[in-house]
Amino acid sequence: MIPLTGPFQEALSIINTIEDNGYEAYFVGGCIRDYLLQRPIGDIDITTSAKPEEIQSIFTNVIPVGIEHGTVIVRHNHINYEVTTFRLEGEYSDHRHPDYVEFVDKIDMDLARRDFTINALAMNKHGEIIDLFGGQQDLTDQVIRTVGNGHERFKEDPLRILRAIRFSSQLGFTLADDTITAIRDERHHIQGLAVERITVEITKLFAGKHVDKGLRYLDELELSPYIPVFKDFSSMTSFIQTIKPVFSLAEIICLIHQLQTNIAISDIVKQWKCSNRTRKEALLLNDAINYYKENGIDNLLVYKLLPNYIDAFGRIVSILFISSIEIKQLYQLKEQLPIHTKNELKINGHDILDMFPTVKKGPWIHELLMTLEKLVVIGDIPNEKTMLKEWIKWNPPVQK
Ligand SMILES: Nc1ccn([C@@H]2O[C@H](COP(=O)(O)OP(=O)(O)OP(=O)(O)O)[C@@H](O)[C@H]2O)c(=O)n1
Repeated sequence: MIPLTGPFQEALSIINTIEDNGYEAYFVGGCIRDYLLQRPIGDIDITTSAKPEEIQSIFTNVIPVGIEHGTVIVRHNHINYEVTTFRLEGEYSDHRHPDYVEFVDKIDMDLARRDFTINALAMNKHGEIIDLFGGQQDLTDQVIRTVGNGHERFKEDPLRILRAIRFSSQLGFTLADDTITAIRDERHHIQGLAVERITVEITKLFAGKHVDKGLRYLDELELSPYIPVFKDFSSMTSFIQTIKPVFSLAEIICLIHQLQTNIAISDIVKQWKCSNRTRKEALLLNDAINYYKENGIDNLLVYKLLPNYIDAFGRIVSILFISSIEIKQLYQLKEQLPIHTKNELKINGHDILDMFPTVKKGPWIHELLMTLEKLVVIGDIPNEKTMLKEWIKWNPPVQK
């Protein structure tokens, strides 16, 4: 029994309310796993004997996100709780942990339908853990093992194959032998998955602390042929040897392109159905890497690198060029720049127009400002109005 604290304490009133209405309710899944591992807890999921409509009638603030899958979101104190009706369909009797004689409750059946023992954990309102499949032991042993028959679990949802790899990357855990066999046998089903679901797992895989371990499994279990982009990526082995943790999806996209230039960034983005934001980030990083290849580190490079891209840039450089650059030095250089944005330039379009009252407005003003911006950044002209005007006088715009 563990004392309910923090987010579980917050969520307790949801469990109480469901129980007061005559249903069973438990905390379940990843939140218990992370709690026992003393990792930060993500979303709190609740499993219950109540049907979605019944939850809708009990609570006022309910979002019907996936009624067909038995899931609704209950909003309480500005926090979302995913409340799912017990998964009861299908056979389950061969999944029992040897220590358990009988399935007594429906929660047992629900747990039997879950992916891995470390996720098939529930907790009641008293903080008592329900662990029918040795999940706590597997947490201690750092093992990822399917609940019962792996072939069945992976056929039910082949995404679980990628989830296994992703958990190994996040937690550094080892895959159980049976689970490995089942992955080898069922891996072709990955092809049928919606790309968006695959991309979510890939993103989490690369952000894992033990990404090298996850990728080694991906390689050893020969999963790449079933994953968009990876199936065309021949540098996977060298990629794995050099990869470091905390890679964002945009970094990975940039890195894959840099390692194998015949895979275009736009192609990766399309195949993985990435967001516009990820595409923009990947292109920006790629521009910075290309600039670095030509010019090394200079003021213009750090000026163009937005502060939140500096670390990412450093990680990519250290992989592509072996020699690692001092991230601290990049930050210092950035701080010492004469200007940090265009707006800090001590001259603007109006000032320029005033200098040339007879010249027609046009794109030349923007071009001139860009030239001045660059000259100030590299330190060729001080950022002072008189000096900037002086420069313009000597280099007047050419009238077309
Ligand atoms: N394909 C899946 C997805 C999820 N689950 C179960 O549903 C729970 C919640 O799933 P999800 O929120 O996707 O994952 P978490 O395990 O909570 O991990 P994280 O939030 O870190 O993604 C899992 O713990 C697992 O018990 C499952 O059995 N099969």
